[in-house]
Amino acid sequence: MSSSSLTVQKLSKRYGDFVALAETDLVVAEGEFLTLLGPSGSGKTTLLSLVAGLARPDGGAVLIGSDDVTYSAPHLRDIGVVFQNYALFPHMTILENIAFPLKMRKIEAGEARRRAQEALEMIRLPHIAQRYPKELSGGQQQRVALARCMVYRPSIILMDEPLGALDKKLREHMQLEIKRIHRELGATIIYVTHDQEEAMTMSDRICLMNSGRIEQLGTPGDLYFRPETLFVADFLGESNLLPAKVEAVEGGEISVAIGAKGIKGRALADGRLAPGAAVHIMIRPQNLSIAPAGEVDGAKLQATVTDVMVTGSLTKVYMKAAEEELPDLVAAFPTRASGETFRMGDRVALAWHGTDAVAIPESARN
Ligand SMILES: Nc1ncnc2c1ncn2[C@@H]1O[C@H](COP(=O)(O)OP(=O)(O)OP(=O)(O)O)[C@@H](O)[C@H]1O
Repeated sequence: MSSSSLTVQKLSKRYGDFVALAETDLVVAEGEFLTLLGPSGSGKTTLLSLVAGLARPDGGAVLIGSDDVTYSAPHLRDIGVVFQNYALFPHMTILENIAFPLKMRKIEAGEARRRAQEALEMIRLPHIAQRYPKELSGGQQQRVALARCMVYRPSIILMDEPLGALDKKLREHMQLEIKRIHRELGATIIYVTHDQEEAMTMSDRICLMNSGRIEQLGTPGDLYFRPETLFVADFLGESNLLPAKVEAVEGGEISVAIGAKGIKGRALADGRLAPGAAVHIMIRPQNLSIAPAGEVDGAKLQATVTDVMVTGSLTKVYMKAAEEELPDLVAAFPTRASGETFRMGDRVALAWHGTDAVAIPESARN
């Protein structure tokens, strides 16, 4: 296995009786950008700390390439860490801060300065070398923290909510910077965030965690359009989740009967499903077409508009289904230049293509 891949084998961590991380297996490829996403307390930081060597596991192993580093000291792991609280040394200049890890590694002073200056150029702040941390903005400090981590070229970089303290605009700018640096360094990055959009835009793969275990691991598209459990469907973005029964499996699609009335619908087939299986049909808001009642060919659901939200580029329409037992619904479409939209109380009809609906087996409920 190549030198900067990361392998986690049956890794686990308990605090007393509490399982913070259940036995977990994970392989992160060399140069991959993997994001750990999940609700608060789901075990993201615990997993990162075990990989960094900041906590001891109760069982399992951590390998970098083929080296077992499970019980190695953090500074012997060839891993760089960037946390939300950047903690630069206040009494050192920016250049000294960045050169510090090199000094610790006994790199000659002139060479350390040269490499620190190079790292400052990489974060595009070459002119601040002689300033002190308190003379920098939050975003600049965060970039320096990144430079300090990159300067010794670790093959794996762990980032725990590195942009959590920044405002939205700066965060988006830093997301691009981190992606650029990732491309230039070719390092393997494991990134923790609460922010779904950040996870979706930055990652090669997302590892969605729930209660100390991996709920689903895949590309952003896999998780968004092919959730394997209701938890994943619900956690990532908005969705319509309709309880249904599989009636027939035909080629690449299934036909289903939705709700107590058994309204007919279609969805993509899933190898796990057979006729009679209880499922939820997931349809993303932008895949649900909406029109005034009676105007949609092949309409499947009837509903009443309860709220309309125009979010600039998208108009979102929230609805109550005519069938009482079905959950509330949401459809989204590009906002029309004419301003034409739906109003509260409008009766509407909804339809979707079978290829835009995914069936999630009831047995995959969490
Ligand atoms: N030192 C500790 N002692 C006891 N329990 C702990 C300790 N560290 C973490 N935990 C518990 O382990 C669980 C997982 O924590 P962890 O920090 O890994 O979650 P997280 O997914 O990173 O959450 P967040 O998104 O809020 O940072 C939490 O319930 C937390 O309370």
